[in-house]
Parts: sequence; structure tokens; C-alpha cells
Amino acid sequence: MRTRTVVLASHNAKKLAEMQALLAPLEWQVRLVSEFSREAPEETGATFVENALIKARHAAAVSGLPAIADDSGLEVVVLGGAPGVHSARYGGAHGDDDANNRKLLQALEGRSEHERGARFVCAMACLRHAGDPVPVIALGLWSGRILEAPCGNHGFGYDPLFWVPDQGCSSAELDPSVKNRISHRARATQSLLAQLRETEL
Ligand SMILES: O=c1nc[nH]c2c1ncn2[C@H]1C[C@H](O)[C@@H](COP(=O)(O)OP(=O)(O)OP(=O)(O)O)O1
Ligand SMILES: [Mg+2]
Repeated sequence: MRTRTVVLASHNAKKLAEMQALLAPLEWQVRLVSEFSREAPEETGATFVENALIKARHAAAVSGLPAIADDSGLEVVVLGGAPGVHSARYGGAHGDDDANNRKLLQALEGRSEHERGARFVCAMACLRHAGDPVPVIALGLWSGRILEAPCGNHGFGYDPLFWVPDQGCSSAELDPSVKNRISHRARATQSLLAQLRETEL
């Protein structure tokens, strides 16, 4: 892949930090959509992929650059996959992690350890330009279970409640470099980069 300038289509600072760390090996010049527009497009998609495309298309349009977007969330089995694409505003206000985590604990009140299975989903979309008819799409999944009380201070969102079985800790207890090797976002980024190596971004 040629060295490129891309715009990251997120307004979530903690998510952006992970995306930038994951893309660092490419030595691309990474810009942020907030340099071009403070407006976050409405995520009206029914799927993570549709919302990632909405965000990437908006960022490519306002910046004139190739854009990479991430739409991600938590799916809990006994909640029928909720909060899913509504993860950011599950507790009411958008991006209120405390309210989101409180609502999740309430929804799982009394559930046994075996009924708390969940997974993080990350859908990434990369567009060469706003009208790109051939977007590159990548998915990453990360399975775990929901704790009965938060622990750990790293990460963001639902990390304090997400137990990672093969690490024996919550994702908020993981060193960021470890999370960036195994998370849904890490897996989606690896898949995206593998596809981009075959195409000409
Ligand atoms: O690694 C993660 N660790 C914990 N929680 C996470 C993670 N990844 C996504 N999540 C949760 C946070 C938010 O509640 C929702 C993302 O919603 P999502 O729309 O993709 O992001 P956002 O609205 O925060 O920023 P933006 O849309 O500008 O990228 O899922
Ligand atoms: Mg969002």
C-alpha cells in the first residue's frame, strides 16, 4: 500500500486512540473528522456495517480524503443481542458510559455466570472517496461475559464489565497494548489492512 493520508471517522477520543495505535505501523498520515466537521452523522443503520458506511461516507465527503470508520458495540446473548447498534445510547444519553453500564447491570440482575455471555462487535468501513462504490468492509468479534461489578481503569465504554476468559481479567484491566492485540477492533483492523494490501487504497 502506498503511504496515504486518511481521515478517521469518529468523535470518540478513546476509540480514536485505539484506531490510531492500530494503524500506526502503516506510517500513514492520520487526520480526524473533527478537524473538518463537528457534526456526527445520524447512525440510522440497522447494522454495524451500515452505520460504519454512514460515518465513513460523511467523513470522506467533508474532508475529501479516504476515510476509515468503526461502528462497534456489545451484544449480550440473553438480551437478544442488545444493546447492539444502540450501545452508545443504551442508558439514555449518547456516550454516557456510567449510565450504559448501570443499565446493563440492571438488565442482567440475578443472571448466573453462565447466562452472562456477550461479545463485542466491530465493523470497519474504508472508502477511497465519498462516492466509492467498492468500500472495504471488515468485521471483528470478541467474546466474553458480563461481570456483576465493574473492574479496571483502562479502555472505555463497557470495558469495566467485560470479562475476557483467556486473559482472566476484564478488558478494562488489560494493558492497552494487550487489548490492541486481541480486541474486536484489533481483529477488524487486521482484516481491513489485509484487504487493503490487495487493493489500491
Ligand atoms: O472497545 C470497546 N470497549 C468498550 N466499549 C466499546 C468498545 N467498542 C465499542 N464500545 C461501546 C462504546 C459505545 O457505547 C459503543 C460504540 O458506539 P459507536 O457508535 O461505534 O461509537 P461512538 O458513538 O462512541 O463514536 P463514533 O460513532 O463517533 O465512532 O459501543
Ligand atoms: Mg456512534
